[in-house]
Amino acid sequence: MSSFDHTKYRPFEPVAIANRTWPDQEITKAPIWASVDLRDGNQALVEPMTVEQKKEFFKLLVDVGFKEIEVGFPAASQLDFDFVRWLIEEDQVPNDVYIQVLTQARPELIERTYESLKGAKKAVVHVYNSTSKTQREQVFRLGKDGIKDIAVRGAQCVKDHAAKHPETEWVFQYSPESFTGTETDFAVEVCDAVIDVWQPTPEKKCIINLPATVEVATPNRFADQIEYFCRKVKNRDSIIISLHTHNDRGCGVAAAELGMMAGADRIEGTLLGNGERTGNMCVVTMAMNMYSQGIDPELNFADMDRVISVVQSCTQLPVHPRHAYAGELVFTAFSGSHQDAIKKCLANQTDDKPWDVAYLPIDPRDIGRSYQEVIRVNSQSGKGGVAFALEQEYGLALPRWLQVELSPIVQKLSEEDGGVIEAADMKRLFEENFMTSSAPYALGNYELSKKDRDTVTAELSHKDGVISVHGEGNGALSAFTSALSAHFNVRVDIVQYQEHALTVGSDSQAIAYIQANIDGERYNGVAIDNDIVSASIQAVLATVNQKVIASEQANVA
Ligand SMILES: CC(=O)SCCNC(=O)CCNC(=O)[C@H](O)C(C)(C)COP(=O)(O)OP(=O)(O)OC[C@H]1O[C@@H](n2cnc3c(N)ncnc32)[C@H](O)[C@@H]1OP(=O)(O)O
Ligand SMILES: CC(C)C(=O)C(=O)O
Ligand SMILES: [Mg+2]
Repeated sequence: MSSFDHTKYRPFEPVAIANRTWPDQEITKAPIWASVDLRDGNQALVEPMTVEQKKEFFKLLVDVGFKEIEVGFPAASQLDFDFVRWLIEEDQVPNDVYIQVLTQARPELIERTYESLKGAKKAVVHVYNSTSKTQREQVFRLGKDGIKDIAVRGAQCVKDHAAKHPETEWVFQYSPESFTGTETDFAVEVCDAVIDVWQPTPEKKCIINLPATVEVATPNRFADQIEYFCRKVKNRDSIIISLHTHNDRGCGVAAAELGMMAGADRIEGTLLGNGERTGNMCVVTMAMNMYSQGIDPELNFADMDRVISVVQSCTQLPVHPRHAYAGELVFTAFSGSHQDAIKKCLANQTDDKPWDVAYLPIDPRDIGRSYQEVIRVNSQSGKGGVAFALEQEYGLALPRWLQVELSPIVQKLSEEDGGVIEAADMKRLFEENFMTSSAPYALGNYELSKKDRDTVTAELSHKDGVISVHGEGNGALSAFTSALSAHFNVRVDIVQYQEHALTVGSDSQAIAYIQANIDGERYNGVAIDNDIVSASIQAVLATVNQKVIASEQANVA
């Protein structure tokens, strides 16, 4: 038992709907999108946007592909009024874009709203009044008829003003505000009355926008309300059903998605979910959800970083690092098993195959993210992540056996430092531990010859001078290994060998990776050279150098 007094609250009363069909529906096409960033988003800001910020945001919305943009509440603020005038007078609205403005269903506000819209080519006039029981009883102190009357008079006023300006292509939109707190039958009754005034046709539709002004129930209950409404409302073929969900329970996107399955045609929301209280539903998330299902979202978020930058600078709100699709960390895997799976799937992924990568619902490159950001290494990471980072950043394709050796070294540093290890640090650890062919012995001149067997004679420089070693074997590597075994009086067996051309940095270089068993102990050596034979024998020398150092340390101890 919690200490809360849960009896203080009442459960949502669902609409009684028989044979609901929405659970069997699929979303197969993008809705008509409408941005309300510059109105609902703006009215929720600590510091509302300046005209300059609105201009920048409007440009972003146009570039992203919105064709309907609510640009403000011009009757409520001079700044919004001036912004609408600027859009129209400076011809800033593309021909295929409708600007939308919000007004309460009050004659004086509607009049001022139309003043702001003089000369617009296309405009949506969005009028609303609250219809919920709570507001009827406590705010307006009116019965249902009084509330319906506000809506009808508002609708008539909107129509009358529009008739005076036939040069503009008008679309009317009505919202029964607080729809989710309104008895659905009453919402239908009010909207029917508005529709009676506007007389829409299939050719000239009006918009009925059903807001979850406050999200009060699970998204399935909202979908029930939408399906019920769509069944009952008159002239369904002459109206566009629009949804405007908020995120009070954290399900704004889910409610909009289920609402679409229940029959809605149009979705209002904001970029990255700014808006009253917990925000409006996030258009980025909903659009990218569609995209990840193989549906064209009809909005372009390929430059996600620009979206984030403009939204952050205009709203002065940060974007959460785990915000769906857009957050800085959402394509980043830290944990070892995730990194391993991502690395393997990415290696299989080709452009001609559908995207199928574990843990990544979409290809990060689609929104301008690089794979470098996908895998980041900290103490939770495994060998796959380290290998991925070194390959992406430096073209080092470490063989698995070397990944196994390097991973604990990187992990140790991460545990000591307590954070993310950058690729440069991993490379430093890799070099310090394995690229040890220059000390205490470094390869000087060498000569290979082949008669019955391969022979090598090589100079090794040391701090005390230069020594010469000589060996024979089956191949250059074997000959050099014998030379080192003889000189240092150890037994050197090569157990793993791999090489590849280095594609990052310089095309003409090769890298050799060697694992040697020296007197029963395992050593790993790596070397880079213009010539693969030279790289290989230096990699062997790297292992022997490690053995020499280990023996010296053992002697000192
Ligand atoms: C869910 C939403 O997001 S809805 C959009 C909300 N956005 C905004 O409100 C932002 C802009 N709004 C404003 O700046 C102001 O509210 C204005 C300019 C529109 C109106 O300002 P005011 O006239 O001072 O009214 P205020 O907002 O203080 O209070 C609401 C009053 O309007 C009345 N009212 C609200 N809607 C209506 C309506 N459709 N018809 C008649 N009266 C209404 C209320 O009953 C209340 O009346 P009261 O003062 O007699 O009690
Ligand atoms: C004006 C309306 C549509 C609104 O913003 C809401 O109800 O949330
Ligand atoms: Mg809203």
